[in-house]
Parts: sequence; C-alpha cells; structure tokens
Amino acid sequence: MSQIRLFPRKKSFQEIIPLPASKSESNRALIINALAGGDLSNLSNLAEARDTQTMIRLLSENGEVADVLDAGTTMRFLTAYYAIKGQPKKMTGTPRMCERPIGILVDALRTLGADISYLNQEGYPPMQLNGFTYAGNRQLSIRGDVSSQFISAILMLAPSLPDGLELTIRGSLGSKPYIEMTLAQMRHFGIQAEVDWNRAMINIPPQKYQVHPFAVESDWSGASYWYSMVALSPFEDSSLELLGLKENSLQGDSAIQHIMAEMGVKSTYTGRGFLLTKINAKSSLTWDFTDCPDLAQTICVVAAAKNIHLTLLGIESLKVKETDRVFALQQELRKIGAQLVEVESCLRYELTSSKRAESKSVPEFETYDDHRMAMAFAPLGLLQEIVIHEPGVVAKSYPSFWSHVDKILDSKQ
Ligand SMILES: O=C(O)C1=C[C@@H](OP(=O)(O)O)[C@@H](O)[C@H](O)C1
Ligand SMILES: C=C(OP(=O)(O)O)C(=O)O
Repeated sequence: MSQIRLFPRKKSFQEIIPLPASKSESNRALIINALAGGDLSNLSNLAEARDTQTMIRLLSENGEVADVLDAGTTMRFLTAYYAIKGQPKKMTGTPRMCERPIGILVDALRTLGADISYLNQEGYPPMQLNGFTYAGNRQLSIRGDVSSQFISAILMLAPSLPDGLELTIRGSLGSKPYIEMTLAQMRHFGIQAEVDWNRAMINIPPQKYQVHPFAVESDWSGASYWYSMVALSPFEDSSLELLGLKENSLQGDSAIQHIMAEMGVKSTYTGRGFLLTKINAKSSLTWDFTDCPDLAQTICVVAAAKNIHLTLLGIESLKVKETDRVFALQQELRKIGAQLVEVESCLRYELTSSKRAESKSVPEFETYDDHRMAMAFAPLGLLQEIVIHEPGVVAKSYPSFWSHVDKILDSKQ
C-alpha cells in the first residue's frame, strides 16, 4: 500500500502555484473541436488530468472498446458522441464507473435514434453502442437531478442532429454552471442556442461548429485545495498566488472565492490569477452545494479543522461520484473529531466538530479511489503530521498536486 506522510514546516509561506488546467473545460473543448473537425493544435493548455488524457487517447483511436477508466465526463460525453455518430463501440470503465448511473443518458440517446444495449446491469456501464438511425424527434425531455453531464453530453451533439434539438430539463437541476459552461464553449465555436431557464428549455437549431482557437483556464476545483492551505495556515502572513485563473470564469467552482471569504481567505485578482491572503473566519456557515458539488469535501475539511459549524445543502449527488463521498467524508472526518450527520433525508447535513485536539497519534486518511478525498485532507498537514493513503489518486484531475504541495509542506512517500 502506498502512502504519503506530510509534516508541518511551522513557518509561514508566500508561494506561487502554477495550477493545472480544468479537465471540465478541456473535455468539452475536445468533443466540440472534434465535431468542428479541428485538430488538437487548435486547443491550448489542455489539462494534464488523466480524465483528459484518456479523452485525447480515445478520440484518436479507432478501437472497438472505449475504456474511460474512472472519468465520468469522458464516459458520458463519449457515449453521446459515438452513439450519435453511429460508431459501434463498447463503453466501459473501472468497477466504480460501472456503478455510476448512465440510464438517463442512454434513454435520451435511444429516443433520438441510438441503438444501445447494456452488457451487464440495466442503467449502468458497460454498454454496447450499435449504430444510429435518426428517429425524427427534435423534442427531448431529460431529468436534471442525477448528473448534469448527461445534459452537457447531449447539448454538444445537438447542433449536428438533422433538426437540432429542443431540450426540456425535468425536475430539479444540479450542477447548472457546468451546463452553462457547455453552452458558453459551444458559443465560442459558433453555435447559437436559445436558453430559457424559467421554462428549463434549451433550443438549438441545426448548425455547423466553426473551428476557433480555444485556451483552457486553470482549474478552480483544483484551486480550492490552495484556499484550504491559506485558511488552515496558523500564520497570519501566509499567502499564495494561484496562476491562470480568470476574473470571470466559466467554472462554477469559482464560487470557492465566496465560500472562503466566509472561512478566512480573501481573493484578490492580480491580472494573472488570484492572490489568497488570510482574513477572519465566521464561526458558522450554511452553503448550498447544488451548483458546486466538487467543493463540498474541501469545505468540510476546513470547517472541521477550524471548528466552523457547517450546514450543507444540495450534496445528494455526492453519493454517485468517484465514491460515495458522503460516506467517505463521514468516516474520515471522524478521525479529526468531526461528525457529518444527515438531519433531513438527503437534503440537509450538519458538520460539527469538537475542539480539534492535537492528537498524539498520527491520523491516517483513506482516499476511496477519489482524488478529491486526498486533496481535501492534505491541507491538514499544516496543523499536524498526517498520512494520506494511495496518494496517486490525484492523477485523475491534478497529477502535479504533490509536487506543488512540496512548496509548503515537508513530505515522505
Ligand atoms: O460536466 C462536468 O465537467 C462535471 C460536472 C459535475 O458532475 P455532475 O453533473 O454529475 O454533478 C462535476 O461533479 C464533475 O466533476 C464535472
Ligand atoms: C465528479 C468528478 O468527476 P467525474 O464525474 O467527471 O468523474 C470530479 O472530478 O470530482
């Protein structure tokens, strides 16, 4: 079993972090650019994330099997891409990927004319894509409460359908900023869409994508762990400058600026990114994570370590991500004396922590095959020696994470 041991340096830090690029923007850019007929040189600053590197590899291969490993966007976006292109393909991934739902996307693709069969369990990968015969339906209704990735996947293909698409989103909608990111990137490549959020309708006439150069922004989800570092540093003059973040981002996780303003970090735009400095934190906070589910782990760990009473809303989608993140958080937060409790079935959780005692024993954190468990707990290494198991999980979104951590913490693999 591999592990990394982190030790506090007991002094302040002032460092520059060259953040990695966003895998969400990269994976959209790759699909859209492929649909536009552009080559890879058109896209700059593509993510080093394994999820993106897997997407690049699969788009360049002509094999019968697409194994996406544990990449949700890669699975959902490529399923729609190959299905509507009529490309026969077996879609598969890690055992966990085969437990993550895909039935809503498959049903929508079947309505449009895709021939898809499940190879194991109905509603879950692996699937066999057998071809596409357009069914003539330009109207499609899709549930929005399980994963926005199904909607993004369909939207990117919509301009290529013979009649375009009128998409209605049913029920509550999670991760909406990711859908807005999809539409913004489509717009960048020349696509006009009519969006009526009041009626939850998106109308996309049939159109051709135009090849335009696209530069991927740094990753705001990855930035969140550096916000934690500043929030948890015991030294008032600790600061970090995060490079490559835009003042007006397409990424919903840029909300970390506002959450952390309440938890002790001020963000100042520098023209090439953001400077993070320490300010006072509130003693309690309620946040709705419906729009930014990937920030929930980051925020839980900081709240637990700083004894901030946290009420979490909108975290139900966490159960179907890389792991059941609610369960994983409950198990690991206990090790620093914090309790994450469901108080209203799936709707509201409370995080409370007893005063964090400097424990004699070194806490060891499991990572559940989830990059965000490793990265969310790492900042605790500023407060005491800790161990993180299977640190290699970070490769999914942020392969250079530990080398960046070396700038402010001592470590031993
Ligand atoms: O579209 C995207 O790039 C993503 C959407 C979100 O998933 P859900 O829509 O399933 O919440 C997010 O959690 C994931 O990391 C990336
Ligand atoms: C949920 C995530 O990714 P995906 O769904 O694309 O696997 C994530 O990166 O936190």
